[in-house]
Parts: sequence; C-alpha cells; structure tokens
Amino acid sequence: TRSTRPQRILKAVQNNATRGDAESVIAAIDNFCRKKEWAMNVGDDKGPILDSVVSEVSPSFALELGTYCGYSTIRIARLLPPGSRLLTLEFNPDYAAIAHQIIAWAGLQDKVELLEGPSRDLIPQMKERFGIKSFDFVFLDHWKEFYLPDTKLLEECGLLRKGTVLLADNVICPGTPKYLEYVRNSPCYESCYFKSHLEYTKVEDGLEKSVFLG
Ligand SMILES: CCc1ncnc2c1ncn2[C@@H]1O[C@H](/C=C/CNC(=O)c2cc(-c3ccc(F)cc3)cc(O)c2O)[C@@H](O)[C@H]1O
Ligand SMILES: [Mg+2]
Repeated sequence: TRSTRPQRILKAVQNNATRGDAESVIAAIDNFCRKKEWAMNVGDDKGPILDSVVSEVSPSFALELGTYCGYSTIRIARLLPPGSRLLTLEFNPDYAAIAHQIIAWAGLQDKVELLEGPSRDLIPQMKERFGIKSFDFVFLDHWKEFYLPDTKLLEECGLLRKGTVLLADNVICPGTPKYLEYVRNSPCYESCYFKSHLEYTKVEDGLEKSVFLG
C-alpha cells in the first residue's frame, strides 16, 4: 500500500539528516516540504519567530498541542535549557509513531515527552499524573477549533501562571477567529501578532503571542 506523507517525511529525514543533529533534521524536513510535498509544519518562515519566543521565555516546562511529525517539537526542544521539559500531545497514533522516530533522530528524546491522546483528556492530568505545577510556554498548533476550549481548560486546571506565554500558529490561515477574539479582548491576556507566511508559501499567516496576566 502507498506510504503516508508522514512516513515519506521520516524517510527524507533518515536519508538527508545526521543523527543527533537537530538543525539537519529541521533543514531536511523544510527542503522536502518546500521541494517535494507540502506539509503542515510551522516551517522555516514562522519557525524563526517561534525560536525567538522560546529563547526569550527559556521555559522550564513547555507544552505543545498537536505534534504531527515533530517538526516544531524539535524547533522548541533544541532551544530548551538543560533540565527543562517539553510535553507534546498527539492523538493520532500513526503521527505519534513517526514523531517519536523523528524526535529520536534529532537526539532530543530526553527533553521531550510525547503523550498520546486527546488534549482535553490529557490537560486535566498534567498536575497529578505528569507532576506539572504550571507551564511557562504553550505552543498551539492542533485543530484550530480546539485552541479556545483548550486555553480555557488550561486556565481552569491552574496550569497557567502570571507571565505564561501562549504562542498560536495559523491565526490567519486557516484562522482561529474565536481564539483571537478571546485573547485580544480578555483582560487576562496581553496579545500581539507576528506577521509571517503560511509554511512554504507566499500566503499571509502569522503567530499570536499572548501573555497570561493571572
Ligand atoms: C482533540 C484535540 C487534539 N488533541 C491531540 N492532538 C490533536 C488534537 N487535534 C489535532 N491533533 C493533532 O494535531 C495535528 C493537527 C494539526 C492541525 N493543523 C492544521 O490543520 C493546519 C493546517 C494548515 C493549512 C492547511 C491547508 C491550507 F490550505 C492552509 C493551511 C496549516 C497549518 O500550519 C496547520 O497547523 C495532527 O497531528 C492531529 O492529529
Ligand atoms: Mg500550524
């Protein structure tokens, strides 16, 4: 049977990237998705914006919603200080299996915990089961209609603290209007938009950075 796109992305990494070299894994995925097959990675245009926010926050505890193939997982994990942890949630077992292998190829498996399941089930378990007090950084890149309910769930579960940074992908394309309206109008957030382009295209897209004010 035909391979899947994530399987072809993994093969591109194994054929073109050096084990243990996260930069070469990022480059291999970007080259494949720019030249061979588009895929919904945050990409090499929005990626540096993600990098700069992660570096600025330098989180001890980071959360990613929507792992897919692990591209942004690697972009984030490669910048984390020693001893910090990135938890990434993925409910498609086939995508999770590919992401595990790509994260391992980059040599970042010790900084990343990939949790399989829907975010609405895993977020309420963060304190008890995963020992998380609160997150310093959250990257939202899963199904766009879940950005707002999951943000409210993170608030309700006491997983955000004064200064927690939320960074949301695709706020223009495909768009996350309900989430944007919430973080831009809520007195509990200070929000700003970083204009960029949809991965591997000239179409406008951007990232919304929202600081939780407590
Ligand atoms: C139940 C909650 C929940 N819990 C746990 N994991 C979850 C989950 N909901 C989803 N997942 C996983 O996350 C990933 C989905 C990501 C969804 N992302 C886009 O749809 C998207 C689209 C475009 C675009 C497409 C076509 C265009 F023409 C233009 C733009 C560009 C982008 O950057 C995009 O991120 C998959 O791995 C899901 O298995
Ligand atoms: Mg995205």
